[in-house]
Amino acid sequence: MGNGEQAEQRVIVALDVPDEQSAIALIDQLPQVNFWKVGLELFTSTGPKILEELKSRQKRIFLDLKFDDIPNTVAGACRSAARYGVDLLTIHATAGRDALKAATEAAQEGAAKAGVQPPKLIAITLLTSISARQLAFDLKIPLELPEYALEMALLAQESGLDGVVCSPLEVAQLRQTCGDDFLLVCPGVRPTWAEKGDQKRSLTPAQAIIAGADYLVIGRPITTATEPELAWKRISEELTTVA
Ligand SMILES: O=c1ccn([C@@H]2O[C@H](COP(=O)(O)O)[C@@H](O)[C@H]2O)c(=O)[nH]1
Repeated sequence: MGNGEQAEQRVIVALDVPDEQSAIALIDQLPQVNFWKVGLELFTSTGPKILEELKSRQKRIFLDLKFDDIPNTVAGACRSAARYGVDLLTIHATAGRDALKAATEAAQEGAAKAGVQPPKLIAITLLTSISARQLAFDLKIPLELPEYALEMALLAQESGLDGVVCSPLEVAQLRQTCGDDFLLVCPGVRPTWAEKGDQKRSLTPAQAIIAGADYLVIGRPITTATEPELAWKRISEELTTVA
């Protein structure tokens, strides 16, 4: 999916805004952006209406609702979400093997019933806002962070998922172990000129692509910039160096 594409086509912009009006203003301000991510904030506010808006503009959609529940519940959620005909859909790997398998089957069923292409189902390995220290001391996970991320990715792969969301710092290792056909989608991407904010494990756009990411998810460096078009242009230019 990702590797043959021009580098700037591999940037997914996170539409983390509170309402439909702000979302449409950004989409229209950045016509070059082809792939948008709708997450918890916007989807909770607008529901599926924002997906229709994006589709009417022929945009690709990453529906990032990060499902995490018992198998029956995540399966139901994936079945429903797949009917929207989105390109990517997320579930937490921590939901466990049974939930991941049930979600995979349900997404296929939901899409088939609606007559749309099934989404690529990808699992969150470990949120990019979590540091190694937090993993050990707050979450009490007795593994080194790269090993934990790898275990979550392998669980997702064994359960039939199409790929994972991971930090750019783990991409090279996951690419080597999980192979070229496994989608690696990276948030936590920060150009040198942008603030890190709550992201703890980040690399620059060029570094993340070189490390092996299929897609980069970038939100605030673009969407909260004084001039979002200029921020997009700077990122696109950075990526031409690795295209
Ligand atoms: O591990 C994860 C999983 C998802 N995200 C999402 O990506 C964007 C990043 O936005 P920025 O403004 O560039 O930080 C955001 O929508 C998160 O929900 C993530 O950051 N890390």
